[in-house]
Amino acid sequence: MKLTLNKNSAKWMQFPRDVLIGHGVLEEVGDVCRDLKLKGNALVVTGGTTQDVAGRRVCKLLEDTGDSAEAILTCRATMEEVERITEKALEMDASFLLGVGSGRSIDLAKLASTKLELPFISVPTAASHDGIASSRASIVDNGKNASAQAQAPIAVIADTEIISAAPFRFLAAGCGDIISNYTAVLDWELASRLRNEYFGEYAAALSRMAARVIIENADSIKPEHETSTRLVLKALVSNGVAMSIAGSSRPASGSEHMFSHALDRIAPKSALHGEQCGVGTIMMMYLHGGNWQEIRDALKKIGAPTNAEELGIEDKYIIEALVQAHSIRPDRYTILGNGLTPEAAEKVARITKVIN
Ligand SMILES: NC(=O)C1=CN([C@@H]2O[C@H](COP(=O)(O)OP(=O)(O)OC[C@H]3O[C@@H](n4cnc5c(N)ncnc54)[C@H](OP(=O)(O)O)[C@@H]3O)[C@@H](O)[C@H]2O)C=CC1
Ligand SMILES: O=C(CO)COP(=O)(O)O
Ligand SMILES: [Zn+2]
Repeated sequence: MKLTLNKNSAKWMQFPRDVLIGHGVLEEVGDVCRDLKLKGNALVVTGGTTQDVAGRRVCKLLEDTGDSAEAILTCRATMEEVERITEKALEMDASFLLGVGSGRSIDLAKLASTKLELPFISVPTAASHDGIASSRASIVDNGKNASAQAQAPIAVIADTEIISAAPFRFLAAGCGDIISNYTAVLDWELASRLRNEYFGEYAAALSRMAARVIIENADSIKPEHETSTRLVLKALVSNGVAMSIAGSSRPASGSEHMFSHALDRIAPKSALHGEQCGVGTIMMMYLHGGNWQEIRDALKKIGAPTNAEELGIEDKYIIEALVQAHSIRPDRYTILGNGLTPEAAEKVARITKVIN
């Protein structure tokens, strides 16, 4: 059966088969492969830092259980990198791939494995984004950010010991990515009313629930706290499920994500995806006429950025990203409509205290 068949259809829902979240679960990578009947040559797609955090260990564990494993280091989430990984997998006759590390490594392994029609295991080293279990990949293609349909990982191995030891900034960013579901769903509802776009009640309810759980637990999300990490990871996995049910990233990506994608293009040095989405959610909730203060308060409690200074991005890029955001994905209707004027963009950023 070809995994590339019909995946854009909302009728075709693909989910991970094994999901392991807990202390020390990395050690079970060999058992997971056995459970899923994966054997042979494994290509471990990892990063410069994350190879030390988990990439090398994964190679060793696979070799201990009789597989052969090679690592390839990633540097940018581009189509050229997908090609390079694909070529390496063909050259070594890989029978499955693992994405070990950040969102970039996971997305690259996801796309390359989809292209190769090989299974793929997601091994996040940070809980910074909801791509860990999703069937979507964000990639730069021809200089533009694109959200591509891909296969879902066949398994997710999220070791809370490793992920809790990562800089807290990553976990806080993951919370921003989940909280952004609120405005993503509002945008989706709007598109359904104004454009008669398909709206998936179930995926939307799941998405809202994940955001609510994070907001309600904002006080207890703390550094080096495995209980916090587990909660956030479950919400991130749930977001992946919501996107698979919807057949698109609609339940988890709306105007706030378009703002973040625009910042990635415009700002000389962007912040983490989830951090930017969190700040975007504050402003888009204001545009929706909703309780933007609740979003801001929750992000503050968690310790995620709520303004330009905390993102490390100059005010002028925030305004420019707001103005350009609607054009990032013209087929996705949101509260941004045909776009904000520079004056309106500055006003929303000032009122919500994103800029001073
Ligand atoms: N597919 C989807 O549905 C989604 C995809 N995304 C995409 O994912 C990416 C964002 O992912 P994100 O992880 O936030 O950022 P990056 O992929 O940019 O990774 C940020 C950095 O974190 C480092 N890192 C990861 N884990 C650790 C750790 N335990 N200790 C120390 N450093 C660590 C990485 O090191 P190293 O250099 O080793 O990689 C990397 O340099 C974007 O490309 C975004 O578009 C985001 C949301 C959803
Ligand atoms: O980041 C995502 C969901 O949180 C994926 O969304 P995009 O479709 O905007 O890449
Ligand atoms: Zn996101």
